[in-house]
Amino acid sequence: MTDFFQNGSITTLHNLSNRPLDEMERELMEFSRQRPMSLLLPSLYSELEGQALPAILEQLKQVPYLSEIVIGLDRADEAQYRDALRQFSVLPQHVRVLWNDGPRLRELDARLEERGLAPREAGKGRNVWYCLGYILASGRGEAVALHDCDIVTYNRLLLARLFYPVANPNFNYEFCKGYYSRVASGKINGRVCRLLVTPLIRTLKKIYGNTEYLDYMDSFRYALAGEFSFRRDVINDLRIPSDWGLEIGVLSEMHRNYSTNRLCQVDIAHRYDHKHQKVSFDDEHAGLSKMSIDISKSLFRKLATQGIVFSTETFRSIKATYFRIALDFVETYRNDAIINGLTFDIHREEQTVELFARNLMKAGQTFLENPMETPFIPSWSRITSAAPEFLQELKTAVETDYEEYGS
Ligand SMILES: O=C(O)[C@H](O)COP(=O)(O)O
Repeated sequence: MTDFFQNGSITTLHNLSNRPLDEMERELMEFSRQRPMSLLLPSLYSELEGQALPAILEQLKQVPYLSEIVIGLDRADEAQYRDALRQFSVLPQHVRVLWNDGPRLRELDARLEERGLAPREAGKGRNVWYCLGYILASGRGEAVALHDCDIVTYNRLLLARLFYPVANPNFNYEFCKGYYSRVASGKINGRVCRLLVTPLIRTLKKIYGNTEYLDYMDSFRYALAGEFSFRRDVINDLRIPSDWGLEIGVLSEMHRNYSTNRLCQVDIAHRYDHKHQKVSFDDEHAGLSKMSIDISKSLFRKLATQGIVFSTETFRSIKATYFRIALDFVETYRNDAIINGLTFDIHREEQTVELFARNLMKAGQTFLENPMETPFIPSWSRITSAAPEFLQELKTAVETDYEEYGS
């Protein structure tokens, strides 16, 4: 349980009472009559071989209020797709698996490519984008939620709390972001959120003032959470970045498309743990290092659309200001760890901050060299306007794959 403080410009829905799961699920059952619910799971085949996803499926089996579960499956050959269908068939809900590497979906992708409309990078953004298209085409869900498949602390309460704000017909929210405590195994995790996102937003506020956008971004208690929910109509005008800017990019899109009283965040878990990637000190194209570059670029691009002019000098002062602020945060986190009896590796934290500071310059340089380059995949309303038949074809391709390989 937490305090009830409201920070920033969006509503925060806290966990003030540890409400029992069965009570929440009963309510969600009621809501589902008016607002049927779709769950979207972006997944890699390799996640089915790990521990987290099979345990998530055990939990999902028991969820009574879902109209459909749409899984986007990446990096799977035919045998693996068949195996995935077999493993997901334990779910009693209406389940469809998008075989993104299969010939049917590849062919559809090639058709978009010819018209310059296809996602340019493979990855989670592309996977989520195709699943959203399928959810639009299927029309089964009115409220949609999405979560990662590497959560090792998953339970049904997390899902119920994630859906609730957009499923309750008495609430007026279009979009809801999940947040949680990323403390596990005796330490504070969430390295990119803690050491890059928050200090960078505070840096930009210090340099450019408390703009409405920066204030909004600073309101999110876990801006990088891969868990969010929204009403189906949000999908039409959403432009999804295909790189690691996905989570930040979606928040920026919500700011562009809706007023803040239609947006909220919800406490979904006391404890959250997932698969930890390496920082990747030697390779900027991998791990948290790549993530930090993509996220910084996405924030710079967004500020540029608001009239902020960048130069090498401004990026130098952003880097210097960030470095100071981030080191102050390291001390704050250290003290928070100590009072809570958690372990804390100051050297590792400061090394990570040094890397992120260098990466800010790299992100800035890339932005200056190519300011028009955006990783955004076109919105579904643009696709529908350019190719009115596409959504139906996507749905047919997914159904045909299911019939051909599912038996
Ligand atoms: O949310 C984050 O900051 C990144 O996903 C890294 O998270 P981790 O430090 O918990 O692995």
